[in-house]
Amino acid sequence: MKLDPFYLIVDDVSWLRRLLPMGVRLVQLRIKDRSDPEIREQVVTARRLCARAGACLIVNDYWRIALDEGCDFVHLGQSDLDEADVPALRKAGVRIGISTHSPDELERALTFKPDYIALGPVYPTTLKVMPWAPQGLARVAEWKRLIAPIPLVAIGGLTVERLPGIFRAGADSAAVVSDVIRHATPETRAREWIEATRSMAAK
Ligand SMILES: Cc1ncc(COP(=O)(O)OP(=O)(O)O)c(N)n1
Ligand SMILES: Cc1nc(C(=O)O)sc1CCOP(=O)(O)O
Ligand SMILES: [Mg+2]
Repeated sequence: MKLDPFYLIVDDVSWLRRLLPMGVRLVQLRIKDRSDPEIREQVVTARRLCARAGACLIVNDYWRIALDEGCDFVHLGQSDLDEADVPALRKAGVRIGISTHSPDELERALTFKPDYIALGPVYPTTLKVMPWAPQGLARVAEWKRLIAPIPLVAIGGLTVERLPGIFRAGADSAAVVSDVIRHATPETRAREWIEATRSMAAK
C-alpha cells in the first residue's frame, strides 16, 4: 500500500474545509475531549468531505465510530490496541495504522499486521507530553529496515525544514499537527508541505 507522503493531522473538521482545497490527500481526524455524539458528527462530515476531495481519511482512537460510519482506515495507539476489536475491523476491510515508540511496542504492533507503522516522536513535540525522548533520524532508518515493506510514518516535531532528513532516513510519509494548524498561515504552510513532500517522495 502506498501512503501519500504528506500526512496531515487535524483536531476539527473545519480544518478539512480549509485545507483539503490546498491538495491534502491523507488526513487524520484526531479529536480529544469531546462527547461521542460530537465525535460521530465530525467523523461523518470528515468522511463526506474527504470522499468529495479524493482524500484518504484516517480516524484516530474512535475505531468503533469509524466502523459504524463506514470509514476505511483507523489509527490506533498502544493503549487503543488493548480494547480495539481488530478482527472486526479487519472483517469490515478497515485498514489500521499503529503508533510505536520502542522495540517492544514495535514487536507488538507487528503482530497485528498493520497497514503502516508510525514512529515518534522523531523530534521534540509541544502537542502533548510524552514519556519518550526524541527518537532521532537513526531510529527512523532502523525502523525502516525492521518493518519494510510496511510503510513507515514519521511523527513528532516535524517541519518543512526537517523533511529532507526524514525522507532520507526512509520514512514513507511525514505526519504533522503544529507546523500546519498552529502556523500563522495554515493554507500557505499546507501548500509548502505538499510541494516539499511531493518533490522529495518523487526522488
Ligand atoms: C500518525 C500517528 N502516529 C502516532 C499517533 C499517536 O497515537 P497515540 O499513541 O494513540 O496517541 P494519540 O494521538 O491518540 O494521543 C497518531 N495519532 N498518529
Ligand atoms: C500525536 C502525536 N503522537 C506522537 C507519537 O510519537 O506517537 S507525536 C505526536 C504529536 C505530533 O504533533 P506535532 O506535529 O505538533 O509535533
Ligand atoms: Mg490514540
